[in-house]
Amino acid sequence: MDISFSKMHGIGNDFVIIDNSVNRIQLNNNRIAELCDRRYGIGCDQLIILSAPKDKKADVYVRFFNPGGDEAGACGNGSRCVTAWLHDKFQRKNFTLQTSAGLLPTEVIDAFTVKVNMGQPKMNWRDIPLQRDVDSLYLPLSGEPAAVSMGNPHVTFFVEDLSTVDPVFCGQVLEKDPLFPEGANIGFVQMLDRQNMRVRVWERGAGLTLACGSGACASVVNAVRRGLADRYCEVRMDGGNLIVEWDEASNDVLMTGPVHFSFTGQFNLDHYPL
Ligand SMILES: N[C@@H](CCC[C@H](N)C(=O)O)C(=O)O
Repeated sequence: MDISFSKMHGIGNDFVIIDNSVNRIQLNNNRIAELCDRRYGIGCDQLIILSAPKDKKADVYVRFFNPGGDEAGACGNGSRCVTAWLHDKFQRKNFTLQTSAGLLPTEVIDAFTVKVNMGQPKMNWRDIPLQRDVDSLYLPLSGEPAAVSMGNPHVTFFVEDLSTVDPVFCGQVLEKDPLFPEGANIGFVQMLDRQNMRVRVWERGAGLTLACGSGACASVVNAVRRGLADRYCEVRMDGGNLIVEWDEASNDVLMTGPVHFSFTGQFNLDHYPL
């Protein structure tokens, strides 16, 4: 059976998007891993599966899978790409995505720019989740990082000079620290001034990516909580820049940035056995 897919990216964070209301593909960890593999499959940081929403207020139900097969509650860049995909199909500007982290309103600003409302950050240890009741603003780990959930768990290290940090070396160990029962995305942030920061993220289940949207949001939230940043920031990552605003009135985190269609294609499901 041939399955259609779209390949997209948001500042280098890349995705394979499959419309499962049409395809009805069954998934398990092996199949996800092979589809995401850059040599054996199509290749991407996350596989995104779209299907009919269960909530009437939503336009689509969106599930995000890391290359290892684990499902992630949130994916900021993926949500922006799905919005551009919907815009291409329905020629509308506003959508509501149903994700396991809740309903996310999104808006197409122009053909290459999408804004997503990532919802309210969660700082309580049970919500992130952390393994025990500790102060999420200063975790009891070397470097005292901060933690927050943007629908998925994020840990933020504030460093003086990002060029002295090896995110691969540190990230792969910290992702699995016992303090994070569901693992964590590990971000490293260098503040440039109160409205600009450099960020690199080791993504849980995916490794070092060129950009991480939820990681950008977590970086701004944690920087504001620490008194290091204003609520409106430009976040500079290896693949490009995002604008993140933590709205004071609603407590919602809004993220705006570029999206790109790379190509569409088909793969034969028989070559990817369950
Ligand atoms: N690339 C994403 C985050 C994807 C999920 C993450 N690896 C996790 O496991 O939580 C983004 O843009 O937010």
